[in-house]
Amino acid sequence: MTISLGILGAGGRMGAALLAEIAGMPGVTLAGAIERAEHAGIGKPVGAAYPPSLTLGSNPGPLARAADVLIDFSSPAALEATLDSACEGRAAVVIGTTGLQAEHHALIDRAARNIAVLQSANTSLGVTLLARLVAQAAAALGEDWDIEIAELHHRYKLDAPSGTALALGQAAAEGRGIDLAAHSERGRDGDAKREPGSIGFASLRGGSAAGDHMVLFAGDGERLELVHRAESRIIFARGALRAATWLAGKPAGRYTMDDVLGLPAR
Ligand SMILES: NC(=O)C1=CN([C@@H]2O[C@H](COP(=O)(O)OP(=O)(O)OC[C@H]3O[C@@H](n4cnc5c(N)ncnc54)[C@H](OP(=O)(O)O)[C@@H]3O)[C@@H](O)[C@H]2O)C=CC1
Ligand SMILES: O=C(O)C1=N[C@H](C(=O)O)C[C@H](O)C1
Repeated sequence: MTISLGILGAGGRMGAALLAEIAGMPGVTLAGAIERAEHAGIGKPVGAAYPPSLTLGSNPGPLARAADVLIDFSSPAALEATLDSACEGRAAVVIGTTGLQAEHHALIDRAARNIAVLQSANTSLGVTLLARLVAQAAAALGEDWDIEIAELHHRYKLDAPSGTALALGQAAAEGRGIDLAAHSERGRDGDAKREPGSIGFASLRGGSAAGDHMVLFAGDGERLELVHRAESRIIFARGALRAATWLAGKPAGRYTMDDVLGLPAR
């Protein structure tokens, strides 16, 4: 069976990585690719690896009707229209976009009553495993071990902390049995003594870094550092494509990368 894919945010960095990967991938075909209506590439061919008739569009409605699975690496502002189109067109959706707020997660939960949706702030296999290790370490180490999460990304990244850093914070909070929102310390500056039991976040931005994450467990006299470094975006693209092929044909519901990898619930 061939699975047809629709790419949202196709003109971006992840869009380019996905289009490059799909071109040589067996078992999948490109149904279409879209961008913001104002994008300079609208109406032009998607890429040299595809037929010239396959041009960049801007309307998620027809794309959702043509594709089995939509893959979204665009912007939180686009999410509502994407999910509405997916529900109407009966397409499953992989959401990699970060910077999502509570209202976006509510939209995802609502759509997941009708279609299969997988949302992941980091589709790499390494980070999926890292989150489990973080939860385990947070559960095993006592509350006198301070937890700090640092991330490094390229100079163009829009959101901070990264979606991955927040997901790793969530894994640490779950492991420790605390509420992340009530225990987060973000963007320290000036009079900012560490609150005992908090989870701290620090964001670095610069150059072309594809995305590094470190979770530091700092105890008295020893430190444990769990680190993931992305060497290129291809790992996110491959993970998202693995997720998309896994998601095709699944019943309505909200899924995670853990489900794709067949990992038991944390
Ligand atoms: N889950 C994961 O593993 C990963 C997640 N990400 C996340 O994916 C997102 C995209 O990252 P990246 O590719 O680096 O960012 P880019 O800015 O390079 O690409 C995003 C693209 O989406 C476009 N876009 C904006 N609004 C819409 C819309 N309404 N419909 C269609 N396209 C739209 C943007 O257009 P314009 O520039 O004109 O606004 C841009 O071309 C970010 O949120 C990032 O954090 C990134 C890597 C891995
Ligand atoms: O914007 C990026 O580049 C990345 N974003 C994701 C995030 O916010 O965690 C994943 C990855 O780190 C790259």
